[in-house]
Amino acid sequence: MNLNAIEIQGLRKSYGQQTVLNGIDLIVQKGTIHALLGPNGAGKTTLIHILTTLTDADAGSAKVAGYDVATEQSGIKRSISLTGQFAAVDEMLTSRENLNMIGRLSGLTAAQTKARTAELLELFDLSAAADKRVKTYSGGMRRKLDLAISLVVPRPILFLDEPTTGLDTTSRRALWDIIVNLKTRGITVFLTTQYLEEADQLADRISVISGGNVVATGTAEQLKARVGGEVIELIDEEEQVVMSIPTSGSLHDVRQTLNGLGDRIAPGTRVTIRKPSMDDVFVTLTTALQEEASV
Ligand SMILES: Nc1ncnc2c1ncn2[C@@H]1O[C@H](COP(=O)(O)OP(=O)(O)OP(=O)(O)O)[C@@H](O)[C@H]1O
Repeated sequence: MNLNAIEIQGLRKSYGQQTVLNGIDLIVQKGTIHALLGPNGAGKTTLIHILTTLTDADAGSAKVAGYDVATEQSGIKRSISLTGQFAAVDEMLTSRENLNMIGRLSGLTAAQTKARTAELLELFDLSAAADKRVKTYSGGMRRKLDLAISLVVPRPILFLDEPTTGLDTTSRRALWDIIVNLKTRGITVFLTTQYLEEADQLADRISVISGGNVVATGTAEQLKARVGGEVIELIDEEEQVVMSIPTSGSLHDVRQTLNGLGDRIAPGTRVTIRKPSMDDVFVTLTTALQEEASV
């Protein structure tokens, strides 16, 4: 039995002279939440488009739910749901009407559609607003509806392209709860995000994409361990972090690091030592890459 929901090998894609994906290798296990973390323009959407058969790759191979993206597209379409960065709902309809329409278009009977719509409205906490036109909804409510629409007919693999971009903290956390809930129902979730905290909170495994390559994959803890055991932080009198330096955390290393700074430390600076964050991971990995590129 294949335990992988997604298998990618040497995937490449260019637009004209611009290489966007430069040989991506990646495996996503069934029943997990996998985050693809990268800055603007890193190629996250391009990769999602290839995996969901919206765009062809130039080279390499990828399988989704065991189906080849190049030759078995109908198998993939039957196995996935996709929610994009921009909510694709009919604003003139209510959320109940939107969900009903998708249910009927997907081949559910009227009774099945009614039951599924009620279940999704409940799950997404949209029941109270179910009969209001979507154009009166907040961004967070629209995003929830967009996600609900992609789940009318549940499929084993859900692709979410930056699901919480532009949402406030409360809506973002509500969506995170829903995404985790989907995993408990056995759905594999592959999501892209620019938010380190989102990857940290949600994902079983995280792949960092930069410069067209996956520069690291692992659990949040494994990635943080790559930065070092601890981070020394220098904080100025205005409580601004002026420097973050990875360290093993041993007394010897901490002392050596601080001695090495010499008189670059302004009077009044405070020193704290903390565990690495995903921000540290990201900065460390992408800086290492830039340094390699400039050698
Ligand atoms: N159809 C296209 N034609 C030409 N260039 C494209 C096309 N689609 C994407 N690109 C370019 O490929 C690069 C990667 O874009 P992509 O949307 O995949 O990145 P992303 O990581 O999803 O970024 P964001 O976080 O901003 O959505 C960008 O420089 C973009 O301009």
